[in-house]
Amino acid sequence: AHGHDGAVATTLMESPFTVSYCINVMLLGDSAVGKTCVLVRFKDGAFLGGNFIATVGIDFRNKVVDVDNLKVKLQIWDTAGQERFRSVTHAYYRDAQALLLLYDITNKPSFDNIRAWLTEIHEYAQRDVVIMLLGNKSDMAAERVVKMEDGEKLAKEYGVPFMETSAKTGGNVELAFLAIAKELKHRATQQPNEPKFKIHDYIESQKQKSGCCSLG
Ligand SMILES: Nc1nc2c(ncn2[C@@H]2O[C@H](COP(=O)(O)OP(=O)(O)OP(=O)(O)O)[C@@H](O)[C@H]2O)c(=O)[nH]1
Repeated sequence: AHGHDGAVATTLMESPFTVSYCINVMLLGDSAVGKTCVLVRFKDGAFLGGNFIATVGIDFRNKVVDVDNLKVKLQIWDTAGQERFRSVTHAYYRDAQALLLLYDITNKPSFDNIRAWLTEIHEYAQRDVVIMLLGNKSDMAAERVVKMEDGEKLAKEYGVPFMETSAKTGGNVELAFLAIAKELKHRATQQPNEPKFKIHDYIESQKQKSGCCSLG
């Protein structure tokens, strides 16, 4: 139950106690920035160290989270960053309600390519898609080549939320997915008199400035 003519989130089930929503989230960014690792950290609470195995085409994992006492199912699509898989992944963009766009803070080209990723997103994704920029591998302070301020500046230019994450320590990983879930759940259930959910404010109030600690 997804896609649904571009609806923000699809109601799966209603009972007096629970309403559940299904949200499609896609992970994008250059190869080796850590998309699979961020997803595995969120899903299983573990870090995939060791040899790098590039994703082939596209893969997905589900996770159910609680948002204001409602169950929200995130269906998360992990795409291959390698150029040769681009035509495969483009086909999935329009089914995504949210996109997590990653770069690696120790890899300058992966940051420089973010503008090209955003151009692709504007070409293939839904107009109202929620985009979040993530600077991953924040635990690798000694190898850092992209300043946190540069990530913040770029995100501001495009009007998208930003945070640095670490799949290794878990820093901000859960927050990134939870903020997306909250935003889309609010969009789906918004009452006329209800104040709008402010994703930027929420993230600023919750985020950890370094990848030093896990949210648990
Ligand atoms: N130190 C550190 N290493 C990381 C982090 N995230 C990923 N890595 C490492 O970076 C490499 C690439 O991670 P992946 O998650 O496979 O990268 P990807 O973006 O999914 O790559 P593609 O599938 O080719 O698009 C692996 O060797 C990981 O162990 C992180 O937050 N910190």
